[in-house]
Amino acid sequence: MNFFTSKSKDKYKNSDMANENKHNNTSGFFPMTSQAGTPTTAISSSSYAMGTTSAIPSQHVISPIRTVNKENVTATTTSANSTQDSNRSNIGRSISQLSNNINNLNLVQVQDMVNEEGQDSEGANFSAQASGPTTDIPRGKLEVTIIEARNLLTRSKDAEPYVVCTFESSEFISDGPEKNVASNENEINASQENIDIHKHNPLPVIKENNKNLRSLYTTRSSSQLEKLMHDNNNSNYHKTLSSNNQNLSCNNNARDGTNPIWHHTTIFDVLGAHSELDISVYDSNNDDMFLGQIKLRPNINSTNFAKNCQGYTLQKRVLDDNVSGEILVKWEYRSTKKRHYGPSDFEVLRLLGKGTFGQVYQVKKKDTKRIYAMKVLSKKVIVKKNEIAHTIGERNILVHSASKTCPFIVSLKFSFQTPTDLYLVTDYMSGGELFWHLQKEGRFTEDRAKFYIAQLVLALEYLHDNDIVYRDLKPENILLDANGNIALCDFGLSKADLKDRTNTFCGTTEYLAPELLLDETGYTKMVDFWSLGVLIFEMCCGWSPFFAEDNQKMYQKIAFGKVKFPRDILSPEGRSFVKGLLNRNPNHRLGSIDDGRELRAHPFFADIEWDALREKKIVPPFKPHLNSEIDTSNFDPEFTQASTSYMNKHQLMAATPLSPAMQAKFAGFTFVDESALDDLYHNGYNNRKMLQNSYFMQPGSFIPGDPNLPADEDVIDEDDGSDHDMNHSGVNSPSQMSFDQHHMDDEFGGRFEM
Ligand SMILES: Nc1ncnc2c1ncn2[C@@H]1O[C@H](COP(=O)(O)OP(=O)(O)OP(=O)(O)O)[C@@H](O)[C@H]1O
Repeated sequence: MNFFTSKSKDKYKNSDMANENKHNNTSGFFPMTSQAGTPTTAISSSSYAMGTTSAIPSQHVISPIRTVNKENVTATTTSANSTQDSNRSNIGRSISQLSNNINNLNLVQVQDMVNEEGQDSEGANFSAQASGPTTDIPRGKLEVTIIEARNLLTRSKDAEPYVVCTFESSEFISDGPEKNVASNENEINASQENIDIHKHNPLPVIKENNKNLRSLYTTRSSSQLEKLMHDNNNSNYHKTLSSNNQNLSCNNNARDGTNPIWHHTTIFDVLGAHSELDISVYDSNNDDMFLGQIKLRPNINSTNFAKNCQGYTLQKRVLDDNVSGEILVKWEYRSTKKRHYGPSDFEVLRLLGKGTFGQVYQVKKKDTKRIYAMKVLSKKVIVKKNEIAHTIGERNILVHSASKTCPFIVSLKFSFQTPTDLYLVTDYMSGGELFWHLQKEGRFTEDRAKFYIAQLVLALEYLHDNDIVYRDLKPENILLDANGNIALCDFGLSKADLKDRTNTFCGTTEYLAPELLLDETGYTKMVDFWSLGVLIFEMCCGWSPFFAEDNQKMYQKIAFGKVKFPRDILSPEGRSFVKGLLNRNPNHRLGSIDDGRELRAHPFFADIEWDALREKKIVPPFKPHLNSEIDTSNFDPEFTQASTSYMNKHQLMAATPLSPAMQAKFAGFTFVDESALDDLYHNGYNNRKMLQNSYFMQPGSFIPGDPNLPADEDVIDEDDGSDHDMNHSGVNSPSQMSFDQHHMDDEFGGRFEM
């Protein structure tokens, strides 16, 4: 057992939206930008839907190095990370070097910005013209096939390379390589059917729509890449094929972990423009060792249909990475007209977690088979707990975060409602809660904690810059993606449009800032930085600095207790950083002058490259092990082993819809279009007025005292053992470690001045 055997307790969600939203803009919104990727929606009689998308900065575009364009067939060789790698040596790679690569590696792109007819599953016709934009923001499906790689730099021949493919923060985790590579002549002949040579172009064109495509790749040599390269230099069809035959057997023999064939296909929902496809290769047989990465941006703007098949040189993430080889990737985009989504578009797979108002399920979108997390909130429960405005606020913050593409906030993809429930569909974060990992490992190294905290600083800075206070920072609300980067979820307690102060008492006890308990004039966004201080202490030391079984004791500790640092756990910079955050005076707290920027400038982060971190180019210190994209092994089995028929039960229980008057209060949950934001503000305001009588714990009623007075050293005696009732744990128990004077070399009363 350790300290993290149970989740943080005593979350307070006290609605006082009237109190919180006396200011004119009660919307919970910050100003919209005109950036691509703004949310849109559609309404149906039974459910309402919207989609959001993430706009990626234009500097991410991968520039083809060389393009030969004839009659819509383009051949390029691309170094996928050439314009964006934080690793300056990669950025600095010259065009001539890359041209050399072309000659040396002979990677060939066969791209067809199609002038052909097609139809999507909804029956929409695709124009034969690649021009002819249908919408400003692409909406559709992007099918990606990871075909093969070669010359991977693996630790051993028994490598089991797999890929994590991310698009608009949705993740696909592939299986390992194919075991059997076809090698008989019939299949080779069959594959010949699938190869076409454009009459006016020396390059082979792959018939993308041909169902036999898979056999084409399977039966060609282990190196489809090599063949494409070869084909580039040989316009003769038969020569190409005979070359295939010649090489086949030897290449099949060479098919091992360093030259995997995958042919794994996935479909992403496209909800915005300029989105980047990130493909990272790992070895599941060698501790998920990183084997290389490419980033590319499918050219899906202003087109109904586009496709591409191309080989890329695998790239490093950082200078130290040892990476080699190439990867062959095919994608195909089709626009869709569908805008209406509802529960029936999703198949419930597993329960992931339960919250105050409903449940979060792992779901599969039926058309694309994409995996998402779907939060189902019961309207009845929300009404009963007077949480309508907070719930709408949560959705609004997610909508706008998605449109602004903050990388460390879970990305909302769809939201809709039925007469009984509200639904928020976000990208599934397969790495699970940070809480889960902390619980398993007891504590993290300072470097690992620093990585998570640094990403959190960027997320909080983004929220604060947009006048949002998060108010519920804790390991349960920090999720990991498949690569090990964090994503903040659960904005149920967040408040938007906070220009100055608010005084709603809410949060989770261990993480409550002292001014929230003590200061009757209210509190500011600085409460989030206090929670961040608690969090980093907890991550590094293995226990919460103010924990007590009893709430009142916990309040007292927060207000007046000393924080004791175990020896040798935190570096002097780390300790100074925690002290800066756990300053009881919010006006002197680290961040009070320049918010997140001030935190980022602290010596604790001296070795963090912020731009690279923001672009997720820093290698996460830990990669969650995952077997597939539906893997839920990083979630609590208490939930994941529960029957999902619970979902149906839940729906039955909640089957009686609310009265029309009550339903009207959820109008704000349905996002009609951007011009309707104003209406939403007004609806929200009315709702909040109706909530004026809701329960509210007056601030300052918890603990007597002035938050700006020095901590009273007598209130809590950390060493008398009486307040160690948090010790329901083992190895990292505070009674064994944290309060043993021999292991203490510092204590801190909270009056640290910057
Ligand atoms: N996008 C996601 N991917 C994976 N898991 C998720 C996702 N969103 C939520 N979860 C899981 O569901 C849990 C509950 O989610 P969330 O905190 O948003 O719900 P909640 O109802 O607001 O809970 P609470 O009342 O505790 O705040 C999370 O802690 C996490 O385990």
